[in-house]
Amino acid sequence: MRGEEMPATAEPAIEVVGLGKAYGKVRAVDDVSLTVPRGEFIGLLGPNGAGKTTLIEIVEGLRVPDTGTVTVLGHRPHPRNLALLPLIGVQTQQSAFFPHLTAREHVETVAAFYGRGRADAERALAQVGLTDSADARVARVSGGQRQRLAVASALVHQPEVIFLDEPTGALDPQARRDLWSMLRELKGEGKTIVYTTHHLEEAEALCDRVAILHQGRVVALDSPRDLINRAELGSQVLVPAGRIAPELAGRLDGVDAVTVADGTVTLHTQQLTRVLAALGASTELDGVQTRAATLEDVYLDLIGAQS
Ligand SMILES: Nc1ncnc2c1ncn2[C@@H]1O[C@H](COP(=O)(O)OP(=O)(O)OP(=O)(O)O)[C@@H](O)[C@H]1O
Repeated sequence: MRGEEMPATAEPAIEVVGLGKAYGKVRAVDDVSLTVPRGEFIGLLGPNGAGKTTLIEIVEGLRVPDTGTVTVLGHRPHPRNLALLPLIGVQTQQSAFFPHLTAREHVETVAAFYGRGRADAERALAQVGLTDSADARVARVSGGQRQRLAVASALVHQPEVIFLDEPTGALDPQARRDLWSMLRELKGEGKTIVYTTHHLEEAEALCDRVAILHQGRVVALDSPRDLINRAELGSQVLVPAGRIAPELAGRLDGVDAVTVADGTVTLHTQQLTRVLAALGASTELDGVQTRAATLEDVYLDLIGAQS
C-alpha cells in the first residue's frame, strides 16, 4: 500500500529512518530506523551511554539529528514544530519545574500553557498519586514525588504520544507499581508510550516491544516474549547446596552446565522436564526451584556478546 493511500489511523505514531547523531567522535545514535504503531507501548533499553536519551530527545524535537528523518503523528519535529507540542507529552531526565509553586500550582501552570484548566491538572495529579501532597512546594518534595510531578506535567494536556525518560528511576516499589497501573490505563486508552528504563523486569511486564540499543545502534527489537523464546537461553534449576554434588549434577541427563554460588547449585538446561526427572531420582525435590529465562537474561547475553 502506498503511503498516500493509507487511512489516517494506519499512519504510525512514530517513524524514524536512518537517524544519526554524533558528539565529536562518539556516535550517540548510529543509523537507527524504527516504526512505532499507534497505541504501542515501546521500551528503549540499553547500557549507560547507549544513546537512549539522545534518540528519544531527537524524536521529541529537543535535539537535532545529523542525518535521517523523524515523523511523529505525521509531523516533522525539526525544525522546532509547534503544531506537534499539544500532541506529545514529554518527561525528560531534566524536566523543568517552578520550585516556588506548590505541586498543584505547578501542574495548573503547565496545563494553562496548553489552554487546559484546573480539572485537567487535578486529573493528572490523581493519575500519578500526588493529590494528597499537591500543596507541598515543588522545591521541598521528595525525589520520587518530583519524578511523579514531571510525569503529571507530561500528561496534563492528554497527549496522543507520551515520552518518558526513566520515569520510575526514583520511585519506591509501591509507587513504581502504581505508575505501572497508570501507564497500562493510558495504553488502554489507545495512547502511544515510548519510555526508557534500566528496569528490565519492568520493561518485560509493560512493553509490547522493546528496542535494545548498544553504542547507538538497535541490536534487538521485538516483544519481550519473542526475544526470550528466540534467545533459547533455557531454564535453570536451583538446588540447595549439599543436596547434590556439582560433579554429579553435571552428569544428570539434560544438564548443559552447572554453576555454584550463594549456597545454591544451579543446573542450566534446555530440557527442564528431563532434568527434573533425573534430579528427582537422585535427591528430594523439596526446596528445589526452577527459573525460566527473563528479558534481563536476554539483555545481558546480548550486551555481553556485543561488548
Ligand atoms: N550533549 C552531549 N554532548 C556530548 N556528548 C553527549 C551529549 N549527550 C550525550 N552524549 C554522549 O552520547 C552518548 C549517548 O548518550 P545518551 O545520554 O543518549 O545515552 P543513554 O543511553 O541515555 O545513557 P543513560 O542510560 O546513562 O541515560 C554517550 O557517550 C554520551 O556521553
